Amino acid sequence: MFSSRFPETPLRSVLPSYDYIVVGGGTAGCVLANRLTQDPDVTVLLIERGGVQNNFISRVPLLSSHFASDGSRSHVVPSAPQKHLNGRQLDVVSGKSLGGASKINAMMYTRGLPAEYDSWEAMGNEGWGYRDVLPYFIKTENYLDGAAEGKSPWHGTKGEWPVQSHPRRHWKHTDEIIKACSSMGVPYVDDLNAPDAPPHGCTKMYYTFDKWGQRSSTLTAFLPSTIARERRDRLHICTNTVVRRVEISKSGSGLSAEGVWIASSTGEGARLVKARREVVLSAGAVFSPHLLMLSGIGPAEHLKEQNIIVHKDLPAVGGNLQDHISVPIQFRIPLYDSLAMLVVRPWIAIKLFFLFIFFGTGLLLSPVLELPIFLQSRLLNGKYETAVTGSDDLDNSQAKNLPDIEIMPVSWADVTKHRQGGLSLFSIPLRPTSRGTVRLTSSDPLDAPLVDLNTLATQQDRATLRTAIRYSFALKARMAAHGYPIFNSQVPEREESASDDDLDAWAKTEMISASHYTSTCRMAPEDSRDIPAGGEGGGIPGGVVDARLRVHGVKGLRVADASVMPHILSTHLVATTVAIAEKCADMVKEDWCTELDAGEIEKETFAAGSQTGAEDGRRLRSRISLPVKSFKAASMLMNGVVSGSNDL
Ligand SMILES: Cc1cc2nc3c(=O)[nH]c(=O)nc-3n(C[C@H](O)[C@H](O)[C@H](O)COP(=O)(O)OP(=O)(O)OC[C@H]3O[C@@H](n4cnc5c(N)ncnc54)[C@H](O)[C@@H]3O)c2cc1C
Repeated sequence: MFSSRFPETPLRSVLPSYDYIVVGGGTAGCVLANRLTQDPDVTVLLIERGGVQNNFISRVPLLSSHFASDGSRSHVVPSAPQKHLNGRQLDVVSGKSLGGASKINAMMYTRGLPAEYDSWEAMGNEGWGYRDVLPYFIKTENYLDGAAEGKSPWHGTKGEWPVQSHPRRHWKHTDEIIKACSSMGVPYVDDLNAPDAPPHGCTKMYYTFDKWGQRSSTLTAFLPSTIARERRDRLHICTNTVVRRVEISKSGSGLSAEGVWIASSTGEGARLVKARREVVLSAGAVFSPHLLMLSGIGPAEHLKEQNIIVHKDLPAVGGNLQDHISVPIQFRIPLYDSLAMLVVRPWIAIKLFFLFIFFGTGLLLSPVLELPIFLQSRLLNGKYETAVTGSDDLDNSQAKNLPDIEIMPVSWADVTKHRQGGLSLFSIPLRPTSRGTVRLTSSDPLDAPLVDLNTLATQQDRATLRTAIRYSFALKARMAAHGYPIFNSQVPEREESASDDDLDAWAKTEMISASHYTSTCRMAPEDSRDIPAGGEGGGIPGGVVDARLRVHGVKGLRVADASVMPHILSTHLVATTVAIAEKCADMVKEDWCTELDAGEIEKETFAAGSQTGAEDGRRLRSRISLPVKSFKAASMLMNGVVSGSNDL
């Protein structure tokens, strides 16, 4: 129903030019399309490789994520054979419809801790400290858990994106995990998005569920058909269309993005569409660098090998790829405390389906994960209990305290042949030092890029993963000691007494990607040297975009998606990706308002490095930058900013 009424612009009807072209209608792209067209005088073309997918199943929490879905909303590229995983290839999953990965992710809404963003700023990215990013989290959020009562001023209630915790915990094992964690010195955290949340704890989870408990993607939140229809004369949404490359021109004043070449997803009808102001790439951490390289922006040697004319030698394009990898340890638990009951007792699944359809209730509204555990490995003693040594160990404003391990308990394991229930504890190193690459396999835009995750390349990453797996065993042992019936199912050789080699061997065969790709167009000064070149980690020094998300040395071209994160977050990525898009839209508006005020519409005025936009940005930022402690004031001020920006 939604699909047929959603206004799409066929490829043949796309106009010769628009003010802005947004490439990729995914998580970030939908936000940008909304914000840029708040100005009634602006025209925007949003181009998405996939279609509009908003059927009933794509909104049911338990059935809509990539792992449970039919794959129609996912784009899967096999990784390069992984050197440190015996040559195994991992699935590299990203979004492939309007809403992108926010249509297939696990809907967990986690912002990350202050130290995360303060370290981005310390790396030379002015304006990206926590106090700068917090207002964007507040602006986009519609917090449904009671902020209206003024209890949580760091939450927003006027944004488009509904966020809430689940009204009740479904699984008994969740309560058992909380109990076991507590006895191991890992506290229960009620709001992991609070600015003072501890960096070590098992936490209640928040999700992007709407008020009916259904998935809210950035498509449904920021670009619902009502907005798309209302703005259809100035916002053209062109789906099932692939951007082949950005057209770069060279003039006296340097390089400039003129527009993009687009074609159908089979390559037919190729044509150039011009951008009067800017092109913004929001194609995700795999495809934004792919497009830059196809456009002649990237590591010169690699581009030459692919017979691509080099416009700008930018070595970090496609480099520094980071991901959260994940290794499941699987246990047997009682059938009725696990999703396995839906397979072993199919009539329960049928009953739940009818409960959902007729009453909008039941397990289908549940998330797959109820309670993640975030840990600082350095605080764990030999028994995997917490041993806080210094008074500042739990200070979340210090980068050294960011969690480096996450344990994700998922109420599923492959134990249905035993007609029992299963619980998997996914062990995840959160701050990997291994860095991979996205590279071209040809100059044909339809050929998939080669994605080398370079997983577990460093000794440090392997050691952190082992600690995470051992913590999972210790947690299971504690649950068993408390009387919960939990038994090993698919676990490493020699189980709890596994050696380092046993654990490494297990990781090599069982590891999957958590699909948290970042940093391939990282925000950093062009000559930044904060990442050491080469070495076992595989880092590539330098940045791709500046702190206003402009591609170094190319006018009229920005990147806004998960690829610009200077380094991967110690948490999940979607909330921050939306904040990045939101901040990008503000920076674009700031820059072009200045320009229009000055009566000029020449792109040249906004040369990369031009101070005009940056200064104006600083001025506006100082209006919305907030001391972290005055949350009440922050909230009130943000609400003002929200309504103000609606009037733009
Ligand atoms: C399976 C899965 C589960 C996840 N779970 C969580 C979670 O629970 N919580 C969380 O915080 N994070 C999660 N993440 C991560 C998070 O969702 C993503 O990092 C984030 O949504 C990425 O947003 P993006 O805008 O960078 O890219 P995307 O949302 O992937 O958008 C990119 C868009 O660009 C389009 N595109 C690409 N190339 C072209 C081209 N050449 N022409 C036109 N269009 C193009 C794509 O089709 C896509 O729609 C998950 C990710 C995945 C894949």
